[in-house]
Amino acid sequence: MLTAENLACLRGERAVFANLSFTLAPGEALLLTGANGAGKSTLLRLLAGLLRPAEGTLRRPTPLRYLGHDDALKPAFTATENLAFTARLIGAPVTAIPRALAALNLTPLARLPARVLSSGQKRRLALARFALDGPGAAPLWLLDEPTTGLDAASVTLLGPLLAQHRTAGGMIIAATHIPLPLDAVRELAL
Ligand SMILES: Nc1ncnc2c1ncn2[C@@H]1O[C@H](COP(=O)(O)OP(=O)(O)OP(=O)(O)O)[C@@H](O)[C@H]1O
Repeated sequence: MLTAENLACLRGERAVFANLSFTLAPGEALLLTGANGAGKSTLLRLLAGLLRPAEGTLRRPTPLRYLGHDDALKPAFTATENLAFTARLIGAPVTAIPRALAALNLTPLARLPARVLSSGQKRRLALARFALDGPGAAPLWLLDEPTTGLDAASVTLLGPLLAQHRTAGGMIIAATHIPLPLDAVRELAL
């Protein structure tokens, strides 16, 4: 269970949001929506533990996985090596790498250095990290505009990955400007 009570966050001394409360139960998904600058990325960073709330309390499950705007890939590493790096960090087996590549339709690109991938391919590689440990292994996924740069077919590919995570009891909080392939999703308008 994730519980946020009366959260407030300041950035540069300005209140981005205040009195923000919500809960999320296992298997649930929450979309953060709102205009540019509304505070979606700020809330995700706060939930990820990268920012501290100025007020309020937050209880969230761990471990969690966070994808920001930046793909955070190592440009000289191949797609496989990038996933191997993450697998070591999170304790996933190397045998999960081919499955993660396949989940985002990256198998033909496995040996290319990340620097030569297109922006949509880089985003898919960043998302492939979420397929490294089994669905639900990290209970909370925080996704900041996960579909940026993705073509329609790639957005569709995300559907099963997100659904399997929720079926296994995982939770998803995603900031987005476009509809995501998620069923029965709640919305938090900022
Ligand atoms: N480091 C910072 N210092 C000062 N203000 C900041 C800082 N980072 C963000 N802000 C401000 O906080 C507000 C919320 O920004 P945030 O990135 O969370 O918005 P967002 O809803 O994710 O927007 P977008 O849809 O454009 O991605 C904005 O007004 C932004 O200018």
